[in-house]
Amino acid sequence: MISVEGLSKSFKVAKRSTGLRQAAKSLFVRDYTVVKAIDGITFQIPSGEIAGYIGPNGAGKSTTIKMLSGILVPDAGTCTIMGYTPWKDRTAYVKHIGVVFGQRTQLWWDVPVIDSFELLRDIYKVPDAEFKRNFDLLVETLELQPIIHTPVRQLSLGQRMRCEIAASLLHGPDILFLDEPTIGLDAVSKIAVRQFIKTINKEKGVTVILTTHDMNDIEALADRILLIGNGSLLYDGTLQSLRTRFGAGKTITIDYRESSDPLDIPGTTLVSRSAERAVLAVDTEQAKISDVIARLSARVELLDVAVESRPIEETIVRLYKEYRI
Ligand SMILES: Nc1ncnc2c1ncn2[C@@H]1O[C@H](COP(=O)(O)OP(=O)(O)OP(=O)(O)O)[C@@H](O)[C@H]1O
Repeated sequence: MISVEGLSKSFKVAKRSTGLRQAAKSLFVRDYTVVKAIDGITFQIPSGEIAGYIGPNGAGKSTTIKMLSGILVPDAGTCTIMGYTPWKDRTAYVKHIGVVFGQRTQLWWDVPVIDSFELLRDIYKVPDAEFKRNFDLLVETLELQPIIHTPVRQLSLGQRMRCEIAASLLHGPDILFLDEPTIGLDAVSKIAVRQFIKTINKEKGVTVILTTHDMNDIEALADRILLIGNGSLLYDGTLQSLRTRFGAGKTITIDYRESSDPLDIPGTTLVSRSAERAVLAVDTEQAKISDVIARLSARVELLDVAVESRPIEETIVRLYKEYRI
């Protein structure tokens, strides 16, 4: 459905001169540096997938999303999405896509949310019956009723993001580009937005390309991860295979009756320890969780045990380190 081949984009940035003399000179002779934002990336995304597009700050994620949504024209390479070249067939293409840039709004600032939605209906020429169906569903599932008549500038960030997501879906697109959709949201709103993305993907088959720095978004949503660094695609695979590659691991937290007996169990590393609580990192390729717990209970009187997967952040940090990005 989405096929990207050798996509590249550079920006020419004017060098800033310091000092009055240099500034005056730069009015006549401009000096430029070239920033290679994207340097020949290739990937395919099948219909119905949720792909997490991740990478550190300045890696080129937003630039890619802008090219894929037809806002920016690349310097080289091809991109075919549902048979369209985004930046060439924009008028026909935009009917099939929804875009949310967490940092920007697509809503009109001073007018009530509902007026923005109606304007979008007219821009996208959405038939009345289809608009009503989508509108009712979005208002209900994103709980927009209490804020639908409020001007956008009076909304909180979380309220505005829910409206942004609704706005991007009013015309019933097949593909949704989400650039940091949960940025700045509180925990409840984050979970609501994630749940909603999951639902439209499962129930409506909407393909989702998601960029985010929140690894919980990735863990909750992405079938697949595309890692970008210094403009190149560095990793393309599932979160599971990434975890396996960097060592499967769990963390055990135990509470016990006060003790100072040693807790050196083979296959584990002691992360922290106090008189009544210890945290151990377990390499699950070397030790079985049940064995570790059995050995621990032989050393101390266990009061509580919690076993968790290692945080996804840890895996991603290792990945960034491996690629030196
Ligand atoms: N309009 C522009 N003019 C000049 N340089 C740009 C422009 N847009 C992006 N860049 C540069 O291109 C590179 C990639 O930027 P981009 O915004 O795509 O990164 P990103 O991965 O989305 O970063 P972040 O996670 O910080 O949002 C950066 O070095 C950035 O400074």
